[in-house]
Amino acid sequence: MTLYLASGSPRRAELLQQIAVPFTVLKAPDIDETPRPGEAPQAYVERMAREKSCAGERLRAAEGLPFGVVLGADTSVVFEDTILGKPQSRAHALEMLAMLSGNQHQVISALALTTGQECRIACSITQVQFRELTCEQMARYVDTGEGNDKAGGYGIQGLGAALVASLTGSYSGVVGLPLEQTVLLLEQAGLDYWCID
Ligand SMILES: Cc1cn([C@H]2C[C@H](O)[C@@H](COP(=O)(O)OP(=O)(O)OP(=O)(O)O)O2)c(=O)[nH]c1=O
Repeated sequence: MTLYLASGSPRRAELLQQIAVPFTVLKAPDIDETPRPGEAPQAYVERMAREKSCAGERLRAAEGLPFGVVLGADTSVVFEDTILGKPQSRAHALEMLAMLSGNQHQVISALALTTGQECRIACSITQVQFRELTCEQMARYVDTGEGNDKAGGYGIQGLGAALVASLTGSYSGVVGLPLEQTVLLLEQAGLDYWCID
């Protein structure tokens, strides 16, 4: 059965490649990513993953591609119950780093796998402790542009690693696709390619 990745994120494609699962990338799903009033962060991230997966399934059908399973994912940085998405401007990026500096936050990543009528969801929550950063360090990091397309305005897989003091949870989850849960969901769907030699 074909696995489709409904994502425009190059990180998600690289992480799937890491576990040697063959897949086809669908165009990035175009969905409204506005949180609902009062929506809890985990519920929001899971809803986003489900909507991306469902949008991917509709796209697959519309393009006449063979039936398969469609994987969608979403990642948000959460600080004190506030969802931090991607920075909208330089000032916003600096504001987010100032919130994260010296503090602990959560990175929530959800996965949704749509098979026909069924949609399975999995979620990973990682605690990330940031170092205490000076204003100059934050400005220098923001000016690299690395965090522009990333939740919370940083990328742990790049120079952003220098901002992090410690992490408890899933490194791949922080990067955008928790491989621990991905493997389980794929196995449940009968896609356990990784163990075939
Ligand atoms: C915290 C963090 C996030 N990110 C990325 C993962 C996600 O790609 C992005 C969060 O935005 P998302 O909306 O989850 O994903 P996306 O818009 O990049 O891709 P798509 O919706 O098409 O699947 O932030 C990192 O790459 N490194 C990090 O350390």
